[in-house]
Amino acid sequence: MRSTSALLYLSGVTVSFDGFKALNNLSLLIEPGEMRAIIGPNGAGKTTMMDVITGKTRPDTGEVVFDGQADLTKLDEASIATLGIGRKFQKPTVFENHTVRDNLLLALAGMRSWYRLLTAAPTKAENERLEEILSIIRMGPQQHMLGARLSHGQKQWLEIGMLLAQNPKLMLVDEPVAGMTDVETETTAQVLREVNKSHSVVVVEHDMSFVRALGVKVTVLHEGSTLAEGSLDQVSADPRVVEVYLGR
Ligand SMILES: Nc1ncnc2c1ncn2[C@@H]1O[C@H](COP(=O)(O)OP(=O)(O)OP(=O)(O)O)[C@@H](O)[C@H]1O
Repeated sequence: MRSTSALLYLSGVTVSFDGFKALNNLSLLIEPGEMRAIIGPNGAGKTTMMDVITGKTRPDTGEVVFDGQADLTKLDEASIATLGIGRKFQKPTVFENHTVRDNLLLALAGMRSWYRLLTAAPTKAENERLEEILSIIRMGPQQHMLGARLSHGQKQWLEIGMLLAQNPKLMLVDEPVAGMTDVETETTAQVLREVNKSHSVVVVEHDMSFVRALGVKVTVLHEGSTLAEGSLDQVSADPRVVEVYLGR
Protein backbone atom coordinates (compact mmCIF):
# COMPACT_ATOMS: atom_id res chain seq x y z
CA MET A 1 0.00 0.00 0.00
CA ARG A 2 1.26 3.45 -0.92
CA SER A 3 2.36 5.83 1.83
CA THR A 4 0.55 9.17 1.42
CA SER A 5 -0.34 12.23 3.47
CA ALA A 6 -3.61 12.56 1.55
CA LEU A 7 -6.86 11.93 3.40
CA LEU A 8 -8.17 9.98 0.43
CA TYR A 9 -6.13 8.62 -2.43
CA LEU A 10 -7.52 6.76 -5.44
CA SER A 11 -5.15 5.52 -8.12
CA GLY A 12 -5.85 3.49 -11.26
CA VAL A 13 -9.34 2.52 -10.09
CA THR A 14 -11.36 0.57 -12.64
CA VAL A 15 -14.87 -0.82 -12.20
CA SER A 16 -16.49 -2.84 -14.99
CA PHE A 17 -20.14 -3.82 -15.30
CA ASP A 18 -20.50 -6.52 -17.94
CA GLY A 19 -17.41 -5.24 -19.72
CA PHE A 20 -18.52 -1.58 -19.56
CA LYS A 21 -16.05 0.55 -17.59
CA ALA A 22 -18.04 2.76 -15.22
CA LEU A 23 -14.67 3.84 -13.78
CA ASN A 24 -11.64 3.72 -16.02
CA ASN A 25 -8.22 4.16 -14.42
CA LEU A 26 -9.57 6.87 -12.10
CA SER A 27 -7.22 8.81 -9.84
CA LEU A 28 -8.24 11.31 -7.16
CA LEU A 29 -6.45 12.90 -4.22
CA ILE A 30 -8.24 14.69 -1.37
CA GLU A 31 -6.13 16.59 1.16
CA PRO A 32 -6.98 16.62 4.86
CA GLY A 33 -9.42 19.48 5.56
CA GLU A 34 -10.33 19.89 1.91
CA MET A 35 -13.80 20.21 0.39
CA ARG A 36 -13.96 18.94 -3.21
CA ALA A 37 -16.82 19.21 -5.68
CA ILE A 38 -17.23 16.40 -8.23
CA ILE A 39 -19.15 17.23 -11.38
CA GLY A 40 -19.69 15.49 -14.72
CA PRO A 41 -22.41 14.38 -17.14
CA ASN A 42 -24.90 11.59 -16.42
CA GLY A 43 -23.14 8.24 -16.39
CA ALA A 44 -19.68 9.78 -15.80
CA GLY A 45 -19.11 7.48 -12.84
CA LYS A 46 -19.74 9.84 -9.90
CA THR A 47 -22.02 7.47 -7.99
CA THR A 48 -19.79 4.50 -8.75
CA MET A 49 -16.83 6.43 -7.36
CA MET A 50 -18.72 7.12 -4.10
CA ASP A 51 -19.73 3.44 -3.99
CA VAL A 52 -16.08 2.38 -4.30
CA ILE A 53 -15.01 4.75 -1.50
CA THR A 54 -17.71 3.43 0.87
CA GLY A 55 -17.05 -0.22 0.00
CA LYS A 56 -20.43 -0.79 -1.66
CA THR A 57 -18.67 -1.62 -4.93
CA ARG A 58 -15.32 -3.36 -5.12
CA PRO A 59 -13.00 -2.16 -7.92
CA ASP A 60 -11.50 -4.63 -10.39
CA THR A 61 -8.14 -2.90 -10.11
CA GLY A 62 -6.62 0.11 -8.39
CA GLU A 63 -5.74 1.47 -4.99
CA VAL A 64 -8.02 3.30 -2.56
CA VAL A 65 -6.15 4.53 0.52
CA PHE A 66 -7.85 6.38 3.39
CA ASP A 67 -6.01 8.47 5.95
CA GLY A 68 -2.64 7.13 4.85
CA GLN A 69 -3.26 3.78 6.47
CA ALA A 70 -6.29 1.81 5.33
CA ASP A 71 -6.64 0.04 2.00
CA LEU A 72 -10.37 0.44 1.46
CA THR A 73 -10.50 -2.16 -1.31
CA LYS A 74 -9.94 -4.82 1.37
CA LEU A 75 -12.69 -3.64 3.75
CA ASP A 76 -16.47 -4.01 3.90
CA GLU A 77 -18.96 -1.14 4.21
CA ALA A 78 -19.32 -1.37 8.00
CA SER A 79 -15.55 -1.30 8.61
CA ILE A 80 -15.15 1.69 6.28
CA ALA A 81 -17.91 3.58 8.13
CA THR A 82 -16.18 2.79 11.42
CA LEU A 83 -12.91 4.18 10.07
CA GLY A 84 -14.66 7.53 9.65
CA ILE A 85 -16.24 7.83 6.21
CA GLY A 86 -19.85 9.01 6.37
CA ARG A 87 -22.20 9.33 3.42
CA LYS A 88 -25.35 11.34 2.91
CA PHE A 89 -27.55 10.05 0.15
CA GLN A 90 -29.73 12.24 -2.04
CA LYS A 91 -33.00 11.26 -0.38
CA PRO A 92 -33.31 12.41 3.24
CA THR A 93 -34.17 9.78 5.84
CA VAL A 94 -34.85 11.74 9.03
CA PHE A 95 -37.16 10.27 11.67
CA GLU A 96 -40.43 12.05 10.91
CA ASN A 97 -42.07 11.42 14.30
CA HIS A 98 -39.17 12.92 16.23
CA THR A 99 -38.10 16.51 16.64
CA VAL A 100 -35.04 18.01 14.99
CA ARG A 101 -33.36 17.98 18.39
CA ASP A 102 -34.12 14.31 19.06
CA ASN A 103 -33.00 13.31 15.56
CA LEU A 104 -29.65 14.97 16.30
CA LEU A 105 -29.40 13.50 19.80
CA LEU A 106 -30.03 10.07 18.38
CA ALA A 107 -27.27 10.55 15.81
CA LEU A 108 -24.95 11.78 18.57
CA ALA A 109 -25.71 8.67 20.60
CA GLY A 110 -24.76 6.55 17.60
CA MET A 111 -28.29 5.43 16.69
CA ARG A 112 -28.15 2.64 19.26
CA SER A 113 -29.69 4.31 22.23
CA TRP A 114 -33.39 4.89 21.69
CA TYR A 115 -33.84 3.73 25.25
CA ARG A 116 -31.25 6.11 26.65
CA LEU A 117 -32.62 8.94 24.56
CA LEU A 118 -36.10 8.44 25.99
CA THR A 119 -35.05 7.87 29.58
CA ALA A 120 -31.95 9.92 30.34
CA ALA A 121 -31.20 13.61 29.89
CA PRO A 122 -28.39 14.42 27.44
CA THR A 123 -24.99 14.99 29.02
CA LYS A 124 -23.47 18.49 29.12
CA ALA A 125 -21.07 17.52 26.33
CA GLU A 126 -23.94 16.21 24.20
CA ASN A 127 -25.92 19.40 24.76
CA GLU A 128 -22.97 21.57 23.78
CA ARG A 129 -22.32 19.58 20.62
CA LEU A 130 -26.04 19.70 19.83
CA GLU A 131 -26.03 23.50 20.03
CA GLU A 132 -22.94 23.67 17.80
CA ILE A 133 -24.54 21.45 15.16
CA LEU A 134 -27.85 23.35 15.28
CA SER A 135 -25.88 26.52 14.63
CA ILE A 136 -23.87 25.00 11.74
CA ILE A 137 -27.03 23.73 10.02
CA ARG A 138 -28.91 26.95 10.94
CA MET A 139 -31.82 25.13 12.51
CA GLY A 140 -31.78 26.41 16.09
CA PRO A 141 -35.24 28.01 15.65
CA GLN A 142 -36.69 24.72 14.32
CA GLN A 143 -35.18 22.43 16.96
CA HIS A 144 -38.54 21.48 18.48
CA MET A 145 -40.29 20.86 15.15
CA LEU A 146 -41.17 17.31 14.14
CA GLY A 147 -39.24 15.85 11.21
CA ALA A 148 -42.49 15.41 9.30
CA ARG A 149 -43.13 19.18 9.35
CA LEU A 150 -39.80 20.22 7.86
CA SER A 151 -39.42 21.50 4.30
CA HIS A 152 -37.33 19.48 1.84
CA GLY A 153 -34.37 21.81 2.40
CA GLN A 154 -34.64 21.62 6.19
CA LYS A 155 -34.69 17.81 6.03
CA GLN A 156 -31.48 17.86 4.01
CA TRP A 157 -29.79 20.23 6.48
CA LEU A 158 -30.94 18.09 9.40
CA GLU A 159 -29.47 15.06 7.73
CA ILE A 160 -26.17 16.89 7.20
CA GLY A 161 -26.33 17.64 10.94
CA MET A 162 -26.96 13.98 11.74
CA LEU A 163 -23.93 13.00 9.71
CA LEU A 164 -21.91 15.71 11.47
CA ALA A 165 -23.02 14.26 14.82
CA GLN A 166 -21.25 11.03 13.89
CA ASN A 167 -18.10 13.13 13.40
CA PRO A 168 -16.68 11.33 10.34
CA LYS A 169 -13.18 12.21 9.11
CA LEU A 170 -14.58 12.43 5.60
CA MET A 171 -18.15 13.31 4.63
CA LEU A 172 -19.47 12.20 1.25
CA VAL A 173 -22.51 14.14 0.08
CA ASP A 174 -24.59 13.03 -2.91
CA GLU A 175 -26.50 15.75 -4.83
CA PRO A 176 -27.59 17.75 -1.78
CA VAL A 177 -29.46 20.50 -3.64
CA ALA A 178 -31.58 18.35 -6.00
CA GLY A 179 -35.15 19.62 -5.73
CA MET A 180 -34.23 22.72 -3.71
CA THR A 181 -35.27 26.33 -4.34
CA ASP A 182 -32.55 28.86 -5.22
CA VAL A 183 -32.60 30.24 -1.67
CA GLU A 184 -32.30 26.74 -0.16
CA THR A 185 -29.45 25.97 -2.57
CA GLU A 186 -27.57 29.09 -1.44
CA THR A 187 -28.11 28.18 2.23
CA THR A 188 -26.86 24.63 1.59
CA ALA A 189 -23.62 26.04 0.15
CA GLN A 190 -23.20 28.17 3.30
CA VAL A 191 -23.95 25.17 5.55
CA LEU A 192 -21.37 22.99 3.78
CA ARG A 193 -18.77 25.76 3.92
CA GLU A 194 -19.35 25.92 7.65
CA VAL A 195 -19.14 22.11 7.91
CA ASN A 196 -15.85 22.24 6.01
CA LYS A 197 -14.28 24.38 8.76
CA SER A 198 -14.10 21.20 10.86
CA HIS A 199 -14.58 18.34 8.36
CA SER A 200 -13.28 17.16 4.99
CA VAL A 201 -16.03 16.87 2.41
CA VAL A 202 -16.52 15.38 -1.07
CA VAL A 203 -19.71 16.61 -2.70
CA VAL A 204 -21.22 15.40 -5.98
CA GLU A 205 -23.57 17.92 -7.58
CA HIS A 206 -24.88 18.97 -10.99
CA ASP A 207 -26.08 22.44 -9.96
CA MET A 208 -23.44 24.91 -11.18
CA SER A 209 -24.69 27.88 -9.16
CA PHE A 210 -24.26 25.73 -6.06
CA VAL A 211 -20.76 24.60 -7.09
CA ARG A 212 -19.87 28.25 -7.72
CA ALA A 213 -21.14 29.22 -4.26
CA LEU A 214 -19.04 26.47 -2.66
CA GLY A 215 -15.94 28.10 -4.17
CA VAL A 216 -13.76 24.99 -3.93
CA LYS A 217 -11.60 22.91 -6.25
CA VAL A 218 -13.63 20.97 -8.80
CA THR A 219 -12.97 17.58 -10.39
CA VAL A 220 -14.75 16.88 -13.68
CA LEU A 221 -15.42 13.21 -14.34
CA HIS A 222 -16.12 11.89 -17.81
CA GLU A 223 -16.43 8.27 -18.91
CA GLY A 224 -15.04 7.06 -15.62
CA SER A 225 -11.86 9.19 -15.57
CA THR A 226 -10.80 12.65 -14.47
CA LEU A 227 -11.21 15.01 -17.42
CA ALA A 228 -10.16 18.22 -15.69
CA GLU A 229 -9.41 19.62 -12.25
CA GLY A 230 -9.12 23.14 -10.86
CA SER A 231 -11.29 26.10 -9.89
CA LEU A 232 -14.74 26.24 -11.48
CA ASP A 233 -13.51 29.10 -13.68
CA GLN A 234 -10.52 27.05 -14.83
CA VAL A 235 -12.49 23.92 -15.69
CA SER A 236 -15.30 25.97 -17.28
CA ALA A 237 -12.75 27.47 -19.66
CA ASP A 238 -11.44 24.02 -20.67
CA PRO A 239 -12.75 23.24 -24.20
CA ARG A 240 -12.98 19.51 -23.41
CA VAL A 241 -15.21 20.21 -20.41
CA VAL A 242 -17.41 22.53 -22.47
CA GLU A 243 -17.74 19.88 -25.14
CA VAL A 244 -18.77 16.96 -22.93
CA TYR A 245 -20.65 18.75 -20.17
CA LEU A 246 -21.09 22.45 -19.68
CA GLY A 247 -21.74 23.35 -23.29
CA ARG A 248 -24.71 21.04 -23.65
N1 LIG B 1 -24.78 -1.96 -11.14
C1 LIG B 1 -24.57 -1.56 -12.40
N2 LIG B 1 -24.70 -2.41 -13.44
C2 LIG B 1 -24.48 -2.02 -14.70
N3 LIG B 1 -24.13 -0.77 -15.05
C3 LIG B 1 -23.99 0.14 -14.07
C4 LIG B 1 -24.20 -0.19 -12.70
N4 LIG B 1 -23.99 0.92 -11.96
C5 LIG B 1 -23.66 1.90 -12.82
N5 LIG B 1 -23.65 1.45 -14.09
C6 LIG B 1 -23.32 2.22 -15.28
O1 LIG B 1 -22.09 2.84 -15.06
C7 LIG B 1 -22.08 4.17 -15.60
C8 LIG B 1 -21.70 5.14 -14.50
O2 LIG B 1 -22.81 5.28 -13.63
P1 LIG B 1 -22.83 6.26 -12.38
O3 LIG B 1 -24.16 6.08 -11.73
O4 LIG B 1 -21.63 6.06 -11.55
O5 LIG B 1 -22.75 7.69 -13.07
P2 LIG B 1 -23.06 9.13 -12.45
O6 LIG B 1 -21.96 10.01 -12.88
O7 LIG B 1 -23.33 9.00 -11.00
O8 LIG B 1 -24.39 9.54 -13.20
P3 LIG B 1 -25.62 10.47 -12.72
O9 LIG B 1 -25.13 11.87 -12.80
O10 LIG B 1 -26.66 10.15 -13.73
O11 LIG B 1 -25.99 10.03 -11.33
C9 LIG B 1 -23.46 4.40 -16.19
O12 LIG B 1 -23.36 4.18 -17.58
C10 LIG B 1 -24.30 3.35 -15.53
O13 LIG B 1 -25.35 2.94 -16.40
